[in-house]
Amino acid sequence: MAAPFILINLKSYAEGFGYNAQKIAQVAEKIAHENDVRIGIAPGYMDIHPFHVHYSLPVFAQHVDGVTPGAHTGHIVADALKAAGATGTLINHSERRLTLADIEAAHRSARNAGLETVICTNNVATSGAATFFEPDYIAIEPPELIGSGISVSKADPGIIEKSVEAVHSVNAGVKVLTGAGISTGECVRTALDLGTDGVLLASGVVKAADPEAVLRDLISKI
Ligand SMILES: O=C[C@H](O)COP(=O)(O)O
Repeated sequence: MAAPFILINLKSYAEGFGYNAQKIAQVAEKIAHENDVRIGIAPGYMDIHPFHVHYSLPVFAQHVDGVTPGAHTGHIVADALKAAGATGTLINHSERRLTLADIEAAHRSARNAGLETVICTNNVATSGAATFFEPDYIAIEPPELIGSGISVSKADPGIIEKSVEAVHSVNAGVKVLTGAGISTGECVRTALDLGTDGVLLASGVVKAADPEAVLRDLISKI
């Protein structure tokens, strides 16, 4: 099995900007190099290029629009993300929801630009449906648990198991991430035991007083 993937979304938290964001990227890079784990980071758009230049981590955008380069204003274009150094993108995060048609277009743009794709979903049905687009990952995140500090691994393991089933019944090659309230090594262990390939998390790391300690704990039971 490939190394588990820990994807840290910095969202728009104040703690995820500037110097703090760099500290998180630095410790993430160090921990990924020392261990058999893949750690990626999804900073604000303005940090994509600097992170690409300074760190050897996979750098994800938090969103991409389903447009091709041309006369669009204020859009996030997949080719521009790629040119800035992004290696992948989230699509349809709960805090940046899209219609089904928009998900398809965003996914197609990201793929055409050569970006790795993580489509976020809110329940079992959408997990199965989004798998038809053949993303690299589906990230299942019950919205009510996002940012709650209550781990989906503990609060709703059923949704993880059923999502893995739904995704793999459509395409066994699509990997699954567990998201919402993940903050400890135990949450990660449970997510892996339930058949997923890693976790998508934010507040547990970004808002922590000591992000390095949290990251070390997160990977401690892999
Ligand atoms: O993108 C990350 C997810 O929305 C999870 O956020 P959280 O770890 O703060 O619950």
